[in-house]
Amino acid sequence: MSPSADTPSPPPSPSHRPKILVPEKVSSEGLALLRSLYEVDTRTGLSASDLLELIPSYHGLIVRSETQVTAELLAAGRKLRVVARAGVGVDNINVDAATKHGIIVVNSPAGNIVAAAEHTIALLLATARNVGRADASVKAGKWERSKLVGIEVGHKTLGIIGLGKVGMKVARMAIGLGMKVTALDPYASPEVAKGAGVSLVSSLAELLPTVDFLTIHTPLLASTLNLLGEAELQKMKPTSRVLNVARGGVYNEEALLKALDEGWIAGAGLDVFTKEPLVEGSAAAKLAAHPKVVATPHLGASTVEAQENVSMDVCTQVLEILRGGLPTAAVNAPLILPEEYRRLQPFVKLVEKMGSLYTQHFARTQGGMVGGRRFELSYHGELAGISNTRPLFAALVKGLVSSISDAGGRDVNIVNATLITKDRGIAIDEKHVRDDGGAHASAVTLRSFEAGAEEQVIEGYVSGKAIFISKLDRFTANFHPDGTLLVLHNYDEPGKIGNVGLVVGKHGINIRFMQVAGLNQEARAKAEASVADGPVEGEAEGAAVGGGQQLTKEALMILGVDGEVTKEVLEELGKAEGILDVSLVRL
Ligand SMILES: NC(=O)C1=CN([C@@H]2O[C@H](COP(=O)(O)OP(=O)(O)OC[C@H]3O[C@@H](n4cnc5c(N)ncnc54)[C@H](O)[C@@H]3O)[C@@H](O)[C@H]2O)C=CC1
Ligand SMILES: O=C(O)C(=O)COP(=O)(O)O
Repeated sequence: MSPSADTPSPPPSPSHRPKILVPEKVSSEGLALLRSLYEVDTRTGLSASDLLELIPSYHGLIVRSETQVTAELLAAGRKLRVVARAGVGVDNINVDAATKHGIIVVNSPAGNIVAAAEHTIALLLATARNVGRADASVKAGKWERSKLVGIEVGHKTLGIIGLGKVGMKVARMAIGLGMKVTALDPYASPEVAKGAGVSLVSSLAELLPTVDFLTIHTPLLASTLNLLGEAELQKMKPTSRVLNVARGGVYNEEALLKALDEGWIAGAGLDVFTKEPLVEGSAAAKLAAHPKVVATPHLGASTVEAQENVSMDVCTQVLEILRGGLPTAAVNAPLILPEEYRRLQPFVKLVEKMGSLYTQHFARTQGGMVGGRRFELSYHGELAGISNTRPLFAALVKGLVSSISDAGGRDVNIVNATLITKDRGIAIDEKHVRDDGGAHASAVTLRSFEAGAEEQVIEGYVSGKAIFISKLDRFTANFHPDGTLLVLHNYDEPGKIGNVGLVVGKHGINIRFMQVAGLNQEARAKAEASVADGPVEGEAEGAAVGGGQQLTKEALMILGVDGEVTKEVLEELGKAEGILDVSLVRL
């Protein structure tokens, strides 16, 4: 007899129970929840090849930061339905590969943030007061008081890069210690920061020379890897100290070693390294052994309380997913539901790319912030007739935050997009413009406004299934927003293209396509009018006329490139004659 609808199905027999593999130390509270329904195998100390061999028989995998969940492992996990990260950072999980195989990735976005913030404060005080060295010295039978004089943190300035969940907690704790806090985070809400007593700055150049302590709380992303290198560390005070409870690699480890050896900075408190555990002879190992460094072995989340929180958070989600329910913190939830897919998919892709282009182009070149900004997303032509634009709204939010969020924006979905905008103080107005869409059946315009500044515009359209950008700032363009792009704002004069070609060629970068986008009609008319009006009062005549003529010749050079575009390449391009600014955009 088959069970009736209201009779709960009996628990599966032990041999048929779904299996969950836990290759790291995860707190027993959450695992106990799972054990009633599933077979839970805790097996620490597995090598990558052991894991690869075991994974085919498992339905769930629960990890922390040590297990590398690679594309190969996910492909081998034929029965895998969920990978749970008992913590925040998912940089050890190939989320794209998981999505491709239909495997849900979940994490615990807030379970260990108090622990991480408190550990940051522990390292702050330990570096200020030489706690590590003093302890070692006493244990060695010495009594070295005069050698170990420290500094106070009260009234000193703490710089925070990344004012997210951990960063904000650190800020509040530091203010409690009597510190002044300055932060850099293009996505932070200026109002929330102000409310917490934190002043926001908009560039590293502004932040670095002013701080006595610097702490980083960004995820490890392409945009934050090597964020602090030699040039940046040289801008700091020689008495300053740096902290890292985020991820190894945000500070370039070789540069940090040099900064400590050559006295550009006075000390460091490090919890995380590029390769963990440390590899003998590596820069990370030299840093950990350095007398000016207090080092801990990735202990930020290692408190009893945090481990109970993250374990409960992720095990509850694994339980739900394996019995067909929904997770509360999916890192790769859908942006678009299957029934809307065919109609909206190209536009979802277009709007997401427009958001990402906005962040990477405008926020970088025009020193803009994204947090606290007002955007207008307008739909033209046939698209204006669509009433459910939630996927497009979510796609914009995803694009705007993709280069700064932990999961590269994959954690933004149609359910949480509005909440994310609220957290970041971002306002998005949607407008349905019932025009003919211009030259295209449907088009989308993204505008951003800020009092007293020029509005920033990106326009795009879809042709068949292909997506195009037709306007970027004041320039008319026509390119696929795809891959790595270099956007160079320049004076459109002979020789520019050759110079740029030489620089990229020298660095082994291949140019896939190149396009010169000229001023659009409105911008050209404005520039011509300013030339015709002659010099502005008080300006030297020659300079003003020359400047005006230059203005009408402004252009954007857009290069689609393959190969690694380093900071040095960007600096070299920025210095090339006639180049006004350069942005690197990865779409
Ligand atoms: N050592 C440890 O045991 C732990 C480390 N972590 C690390 O801390 C990181 C931060 O965690 P949460 O605060 O929860 O994440 P979050 O997502 O709440 O905050 C990250 C912040 O970084 C900002 N950001 C991104 N790119 C930036 C850039 N280029 N410049 C300035 N700001 C930028 C974002 O706008 C965001 O506000 C995690 O990604 C994880 O890697 C977290 C917990 C424990
Ligand atoms: O949650 C995070 O991002 C962490 O870095 C904590 O890592 P762990 O779980 O202690 O290996």
